[in-house]
Amino acid sequence: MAISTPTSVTDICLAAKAAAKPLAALGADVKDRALHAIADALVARTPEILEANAKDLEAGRANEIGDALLDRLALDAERIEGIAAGTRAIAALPDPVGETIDGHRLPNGVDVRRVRVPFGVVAVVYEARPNVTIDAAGLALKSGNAIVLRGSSTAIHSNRVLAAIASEAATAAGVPEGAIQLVAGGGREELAELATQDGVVDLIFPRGGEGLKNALKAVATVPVIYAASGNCHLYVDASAKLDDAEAILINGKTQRPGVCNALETLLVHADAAAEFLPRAAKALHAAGVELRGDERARALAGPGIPIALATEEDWATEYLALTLAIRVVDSAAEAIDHVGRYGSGHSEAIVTQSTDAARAFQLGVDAACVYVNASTRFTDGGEFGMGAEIGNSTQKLHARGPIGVRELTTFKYLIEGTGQVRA
Ligand SMILES: NC(=O)C1=CN([C@@H]2O[C@H](COP(=O)(O)OP(=O)(O)OC[C@H]3O[C@@H](n4cnc5c(N)ncnc54)[C@H](OP(=O)(O)O)[C@@H]3O)[C@@H](O)[C@H]2O)C=CC1
Ligand SMILES: N[C@@H](CCC(=O)OP(=O)(O)O)C(=O)O
Repeated sequence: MAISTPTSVTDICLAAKAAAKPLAALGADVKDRALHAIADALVARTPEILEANAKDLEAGRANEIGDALLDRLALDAERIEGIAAGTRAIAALPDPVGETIDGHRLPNGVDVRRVRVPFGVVAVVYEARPNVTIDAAGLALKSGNAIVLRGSSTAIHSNRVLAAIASEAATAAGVPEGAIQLVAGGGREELAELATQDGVVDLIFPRGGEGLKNALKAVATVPVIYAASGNCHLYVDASAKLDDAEAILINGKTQRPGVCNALETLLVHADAAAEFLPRAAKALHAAGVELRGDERARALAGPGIPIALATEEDWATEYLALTLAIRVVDSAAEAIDHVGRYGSGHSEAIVTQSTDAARAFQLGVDAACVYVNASTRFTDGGEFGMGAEIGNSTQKLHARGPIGVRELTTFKYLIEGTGQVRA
């Protein structure tokens, strides 16, 4: 593969394209053996991975990228074991390639079946999170796609070693050489080069913030599936169990505040606010969360907890930090309207005991994942039982929410007759 030899983005994509056809034809046994070989190699080569990761961390510290980003970037033996376990979990999934989605027999006796097939070459552009290198390569391999990886330059040393390990282990297990490619070492112009490989790259997944999304919108000529920002809401309905609401709120906001499925705004029904807001504000404050609220939320939260006045900008902001906006609403319909106006189509939740309110929220909210009485933090391929994820699609076409092996396939109609012709 093209990791050690400096070469152009086009050459890298062409090498992936050359591997795509034989890869699509591989049996599940070879692909699963390769995934286990990657997992074993990751564990065996842990010192090498950690050495490369230390270089990225040192550069990150020198560039003052901040503790949250350093934590996202950092690997240790336990995290590498976790990545290897994820790869084995992908191996354990059924092979999506060749799966019959549906089928029927025409009145003239012709059989029509819709069968899953790989896209060919997929590209992923992603944040400074080294595990994505292996998660994406593993999902692509299982779904019979060649992959071109373009991780953040902040993780370049880690990604180089991880992609090399995956490629070497997969090739040794019988996967066509070139199936796992890494674009690294250049600047952001690599995005435009990748996104304009018409006829070579079949699909590109940008996994990152709105800046990445807008940059890609301006240039992409290959099909794109956006795994973009999450401005996620929790609505606490009038009939909510307040213990559940508090647990879901604290989990959604504080478990990992920098991720796309973390909560950014709390909406509370006026009938629950007087009881819920003081305890919620206290718990959030104790967890180090800075609060912004509308006038009613500030008045009802009680004394002693500072809550700044929320502005229009707060409702629209994905903080990715220990900050939360709070608004009091008079009905589930008003909560749904707020989510419709400010949400980014990622993950939204209601806590309620009312089946009517739950149904109204699930029908009325237009997002990839709509939760009743559970945390938005579950929006994750691993948590959904999909082994891992390329990212969470925030668009509606082809894939929505976690992108796993099935979402990495398209389909073909396979038609079988016995000599029929059209009249
Ligand atoms: N929906 C989902 O599945 C996920 C969404 N996210 C979202 O991502 C955001 C956080 O990620 P963040 O750290 O900001 O990552 P960025 O969006 O800054 O970066 C992600 C990747 O895109 C590249 N990139 C960013 N901007 C541009 C540009 N203008 N032109 C070309 N390439 C670009 C980066 O390159 P480089 O770093 O080398 O400059 C990096 O490889 C949040 O909004 C979060 O919600 C995060 C993970 C999953
Ligand atoms: N789906 C993943 C989060 C993905 C994500 O947002 O990643 P990042 O922004 O790099 O921290 C999870 O729930 O852990």
